[in-house]
Amino acid sequence: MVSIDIPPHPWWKPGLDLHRGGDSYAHLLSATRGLLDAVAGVDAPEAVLAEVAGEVSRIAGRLNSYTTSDESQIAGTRMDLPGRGHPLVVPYRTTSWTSVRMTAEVTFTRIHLGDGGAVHGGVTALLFDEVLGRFANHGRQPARTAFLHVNYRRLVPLDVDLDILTKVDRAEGRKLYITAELSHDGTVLADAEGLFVAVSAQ
Ligand SMILES: CCCCCCCCCCCC(=O)SCCNC(=O)CCNC(=O)[C@H](O)C(C)(C)COP(=O)(O)OP(=O)(O)OC[C@H]1O[C@@H](n2cnc3c(N)ncnc32)[C@H](O)[C@@H]1OP(=O)(O)O
Repeated sequence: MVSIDIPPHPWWKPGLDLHRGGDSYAHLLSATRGLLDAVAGVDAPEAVLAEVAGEVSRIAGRLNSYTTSDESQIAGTRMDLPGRGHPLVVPYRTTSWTSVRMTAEVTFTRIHLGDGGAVHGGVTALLFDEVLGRFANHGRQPARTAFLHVNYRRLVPLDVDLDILTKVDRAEGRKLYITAELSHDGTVLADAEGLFVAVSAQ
């Protein structure tokens, strides 16, 4: 994993431990992503599915007894893990960061499949909102997505390492326009433009 210096998010409380859960949380997240891929691709006998469903429910119940407030949860704050360590976020890996340019890598897996062997378009939009939104926030005033325009240029494949390039296009007062490209071997598969409007810190 590449270690880079990313500025703090403006809503983070001072002293927030960004390594809560340690390696154990990283393993839990990785295992959970593996489970989602397995469920997305499964065609097993009903008896097997029933048995696994029981096991998964038991495990969820065990974790539910430790549910905390959204300010205290680990998910989304582990910047050292793919996708900020959040199980819903596509597991991209940030590889470089300046105030105007960010690069990252991403590999989509079975859970992200839409149809025809390609990534679901909503998942691509989720990736762009996350990557642009994260870039719009860290080291700047807090900002929210006002719009996100996605161009789907080519089918996006699974199980292939893809590149993400994100840049600040322009700033106009509270408005920050950011663009991003998702590409494979230099071919742009999808690109996006987002408007992020700065708001007061909460
Ligand atoms: C641990 C944590 C890690 C954190 C890491 C985080 C990474 C993930 C981040 C994900 C980011 C998100 O998904 S955020 C969630 C999705 N977004 C939302 O829910 C936002 C909901 N909408 C809003 O809250 C609001 O509409 C705002 C904040 C966007 C804007 O409201 P406002 O502040 O009152 O501003 P307003 O006066 O309306 O507009 C200001 C200027 O922007 C323009 N403007 C506003 N909306 C638009 C628009 N859709 N299209 C064009 N222009 C627009 C206006 O014309 C105006 O231009 P002018 O007259 O000044 O020229």
